[in-house]
Amino acid sequence: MALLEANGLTKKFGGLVANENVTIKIEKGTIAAVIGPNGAGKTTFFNMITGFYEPDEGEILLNGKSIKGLRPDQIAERGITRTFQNIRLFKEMTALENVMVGVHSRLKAGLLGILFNLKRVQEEEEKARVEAYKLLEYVGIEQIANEAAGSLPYGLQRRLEIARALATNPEIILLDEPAAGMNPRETVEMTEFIKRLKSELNLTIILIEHDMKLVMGLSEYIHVLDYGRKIAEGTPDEIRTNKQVIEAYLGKSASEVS
Ligand SMILES: Nc1ncnc2c1ncn2[C@@H]1O[C@H](COP(=O)(O)OP(=O)(O)OP(=O)(O)O)[C@@H](O)[C@H]1O
Repeated sequence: MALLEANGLTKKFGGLVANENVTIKIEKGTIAAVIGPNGAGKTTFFNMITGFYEPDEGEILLNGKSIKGLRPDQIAERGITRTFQNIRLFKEMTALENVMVGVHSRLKAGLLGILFNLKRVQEEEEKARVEAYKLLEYVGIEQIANEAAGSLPYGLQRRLEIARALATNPEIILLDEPAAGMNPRETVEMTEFIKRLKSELNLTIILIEHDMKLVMGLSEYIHVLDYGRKIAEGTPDEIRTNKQVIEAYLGKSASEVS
């Protein structure tokens, strides 16, 4: 049984079919990519898996159990977390505080406890602080722990977002364009870092990425969307030479000419 199964997912926005009957299976412990031209439906797919959109049709199974219709926080509790194409950090808060938010989401005290400043809450706060700092160390940005998230360079913000996602102790992490806006050196570092997430933390990783060098070098399996439909899946070598994929990226005339 696959760890995550999306079966026949369809999502429409008015007359626009953003995902049409998309079936994608993800095996545990793998790095998979979802690729496709702009507007192909990749982020919509992520939004359905993580509970930000409810599919119009289809089913989503995690370890064989349906997670369709759950809220994003409930899905995070079950072990699926994500980062966003447009980074979503609390920009005024420090890097450390941003990660603490992630840690708190799985600790018990809750908002009421925080408001009434109970002793247990203070202990929990300290625990969250220590854990958050360790996560910053893990992603290699502990030196900016006390800087406002919004003031950080792009590459560091992306790492910070991953640290916050890791704070929920996930089994699966969905990375929406993790190397967007990065220079070549940062992209190589991000590639190595994603490999570490798999090998050291035993995570299953699904990424959306336009940087083909990163996709081909990192993914074990690739799913290709075009106009909301899945047009291909396979290993990087299979995808690289797939005629339909080449056409989707270059346009029909390009492959007809070659
Ligand atoms: N909330 C929404 N309301 C209306 N249309 C939407 C919404 N979200 C996505 N769409 C549309 O659905 C289609 C798929 O968008 P989506 O963002 O999933 O594509 P994508 O493959 O992630 O694109 P990109 O690579 O450019 O980020 C697009 O035509 C987009 O405009």
